[in-house]
Amino acid sequence: MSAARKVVVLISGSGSNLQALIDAQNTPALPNTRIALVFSNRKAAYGLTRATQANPPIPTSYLALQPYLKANLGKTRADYDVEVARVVLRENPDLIILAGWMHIFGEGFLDLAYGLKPLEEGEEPRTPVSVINLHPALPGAFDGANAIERAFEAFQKGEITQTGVMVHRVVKDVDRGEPLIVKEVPITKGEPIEAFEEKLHKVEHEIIVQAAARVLEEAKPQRVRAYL
Ligand SMILES: Nc1nc2c(c(=O)[nH]1)N[C@@H](CN(C=O)c1ccc(C(=O)N[C@@H](CCC(=O)O)C(=O)O)cc1)CN2
Ligand SMILES: NCC(=O)N[C@@H]1O[C@H](COP(=O)([O-])[O-])[C@@H](O)[C@H]1O
Repeated sequence: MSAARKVVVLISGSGSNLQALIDAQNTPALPNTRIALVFSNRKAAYGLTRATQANPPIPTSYLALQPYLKANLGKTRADYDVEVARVVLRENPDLIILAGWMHIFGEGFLDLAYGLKPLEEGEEPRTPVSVINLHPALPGAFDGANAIERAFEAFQKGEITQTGVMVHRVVKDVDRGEPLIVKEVPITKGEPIEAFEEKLHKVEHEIIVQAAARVLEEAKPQRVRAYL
């Protein structure tokens, strides 16, 4: 059997979608695949605990943005993105998954991940690595943060009739990358948001594994002209 495909997962919170990926490793849903690193921008993210408690344990790393900027090193948000890319790409992943990663990436990360710039001066640009994101809304509906709450409120107000979740490729324009898997999630008038969220997260846990398996089966992208 060929070497296991390596995935790096980026999180900021509870990590229930990370847990779905952990549980799917080396099963028919996600064969011959291992999570090589879980990276967070929040030290307290419970997903880091999930990784540490996995069997076998999954290496973790974190780098918070604010302390990085405040360290009086003259660092910028772009420098942060480059540093995150360095840590992540050092694993030579076949796929990078944003699973509740609550930081908007600039070109600092994306240029490196997509092989448009070399990691080190004088290096050859790397083979592009696919980057995908899980978003709890339908394409073009509720881009950005707090999408679940916004969609739920819009439905209760009669402004929308449906909502759902998707996994999409990551481009600079937030949540506007090519949708890979899109699933509607039923929502009913008057239902508590907690009940709706439970349904939604169950669908997320399925599509994030399906999307990872699908992208890992794609031929490796040789070169990308642009991801914008
Ligand atoms: N360049 C891209 N970066 C990211 C994408 C993307 O499609 N392109 N997806 C997001 C994930 N995401 C929605 O799916 C998302 C996450 C966070 C935010 C946001 O407003 N973040 C704030 C900070 C919020 C916080 O720290 O709680 C920010 O970065 O200023 C919007 C959308 C991941 N990155
Ligand atoms: N814009 C990105 C976004 O809102 N992502 C959302 O964060 C949650 C993470 O849950 P988890 O930490 O339990 O996996 C998920 O609902 C995911 O769709």
